[in-house]
Amino acid sequence: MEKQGVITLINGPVVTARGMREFAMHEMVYVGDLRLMGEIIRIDEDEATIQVYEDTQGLKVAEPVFGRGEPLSIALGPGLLGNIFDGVGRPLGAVYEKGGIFIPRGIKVPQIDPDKLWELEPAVKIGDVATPGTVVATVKETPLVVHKIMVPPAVEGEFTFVLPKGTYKADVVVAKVRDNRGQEIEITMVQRWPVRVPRPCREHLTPKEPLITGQRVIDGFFPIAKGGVAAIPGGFGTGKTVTQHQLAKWSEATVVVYIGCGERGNEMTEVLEEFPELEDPRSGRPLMERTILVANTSNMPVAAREASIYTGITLAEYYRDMGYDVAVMADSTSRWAEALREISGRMEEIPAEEGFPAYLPSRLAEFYERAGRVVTLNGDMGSVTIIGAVSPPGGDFTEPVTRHTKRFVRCFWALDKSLANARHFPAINWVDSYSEYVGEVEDWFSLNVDSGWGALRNRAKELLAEDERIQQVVRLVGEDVLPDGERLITFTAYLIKNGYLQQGAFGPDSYSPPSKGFAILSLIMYFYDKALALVRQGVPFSLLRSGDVVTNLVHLKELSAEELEVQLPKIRQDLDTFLEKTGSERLAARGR
Ligand SMILES: Nc1ncnc2c1ncn2[C@@H]1O[C@H](COP(=O)(O)OP(=O)(O)OP(=O)(O)O)[C@@H](O)[C@H]1O
Repeated sequence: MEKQGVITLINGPVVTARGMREFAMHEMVYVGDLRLMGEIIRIDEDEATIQVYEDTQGLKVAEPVFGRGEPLSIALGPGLLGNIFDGVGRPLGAVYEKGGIFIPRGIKVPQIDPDKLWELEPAVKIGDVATPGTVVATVKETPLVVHKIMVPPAVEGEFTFVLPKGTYKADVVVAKVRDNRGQEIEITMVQRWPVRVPRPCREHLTPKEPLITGQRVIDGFFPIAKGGVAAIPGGFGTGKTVTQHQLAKWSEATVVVYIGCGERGNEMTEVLEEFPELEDPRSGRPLMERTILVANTSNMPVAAREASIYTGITLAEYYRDMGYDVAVMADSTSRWAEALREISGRMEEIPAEEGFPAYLPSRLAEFYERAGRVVTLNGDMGSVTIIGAVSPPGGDFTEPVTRHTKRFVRCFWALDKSLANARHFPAINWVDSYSEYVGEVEDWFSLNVDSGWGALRNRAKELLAEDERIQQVVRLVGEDVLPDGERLITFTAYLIKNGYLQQGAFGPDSYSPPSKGFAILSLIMYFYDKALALVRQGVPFSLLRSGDVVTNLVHLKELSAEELEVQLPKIRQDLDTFLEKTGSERLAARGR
């Protein structure tokens, strides 16, 4: 008989039930006559506390609670890409078809479309050894991604049956494995996985390769490695969402999982409307063919928001296990932390800083720790990179979510209100931001872009720091008193800020390959070195900055990478000619 408890208290999304002795911590349950989805989050002898993933209005004391015998889990198989799920993994398209525009409570829809047909290509034969992660067969999930049907983590043995090539539905038995106890285990295209448990891998590797994002300030100044973790904190309207979209569009990941977590409904609508329209820049195909959206807006039940990041990261790990590089964007982890706070408050737990539960840091750590570059169970290489947006109230980076996030991420792209107000986008502050991956990815840049990549980056950053110091003086006494050497620094810093770091998301400069960024920055620094030599010889800086070829350095970014490559020798030559001519005329005039 189905095990059953009874509701004794309802407090918003948190429900208490009795008669729960046989239930397990984190077990999924159906709550009430409507069979709402819930999860046990505390168990104390006979009494359990349940967070309910659906609206509890109308739920009554004394209604039953049924067990499902498994923790919060999702189905993993072909058909995930291009789909939009809610926080607990229900596909919103199928929910809409079955229940209409508002998600009806208690609705049950399969995560993986049971009727869709897939072209299956077997990859093993009878008698082959089956170990966790062995690729049994493949299906072309979308024109961009081959989906690998893998032996689930706990299964090991020998294949006794393999389905021949053909067109099948997802629930067909693709293969059978006889384990060492002689038991036969059926493998279908779908496997289930508990979302709060990280999927296993063979080995964690040091991240070494950058995840190219096409954003100069990131790739050039604060790079993230494949398998790395980054946070984008920023106050209201500083560009968190646009930056996340840019990363989803342009970053060199095979699969992107975008978790819209607790943002306002209209913002998520923008994502839902915009993403299906977007084109994958590399293939020209719809971006959705390599994207999964997890949408849990602020008007959807708060407990499902808490679950949404685990759903998202599990989806990402599953594609990592196929040997792909996966990027996870979570927007915003602050709204997720607020969900945690609300549930904790309703459970009457003792609050810590600003009402957040004391376990906020450990939950944040658990999430970010699921990133990484790994050797998968079948010996392939895959990675999950996590980029979490943080929205600190009032842009205050000392509040708990930002502060604790900072402990667990290695890249911090601090968005700056004053840069955003000045329409300098991306508004990533070059003084407060950092990347701890610079050392690890430098070899890659040296090999694939230019051996001078690291030195150039450091010099440009030093120059900006020097400019920062000079600006403080300027604020006190004005620009007029600056010696020419310092004027040259502030002018070069202006070129770096406006001609290199600034990059519009909505124009042709939206994606900038590392080679383009390197070319721009090296030309700017080339100008600086030449001009500095002349200034030291007494050539007035005002003459040096007057040439068109100098002022045009700020517009180099408007050229495409290919145009820039073609025009670079000519620009450099024009720059040389102008500087040499200006210098020699001036020095000759002084000598007369
Ligand atoms: N890289 C960019 N290029 C051009 N414009 C940008 C860029 N980044 C941000 N913007 C501008 O800033 C506006 C606000 O950005 P966005 O909505 O991403 O901010 P947000 O931090 O997510 O805001 P909220 O706090 O409301 O979630 C955008 O509508 C856009 O006009």
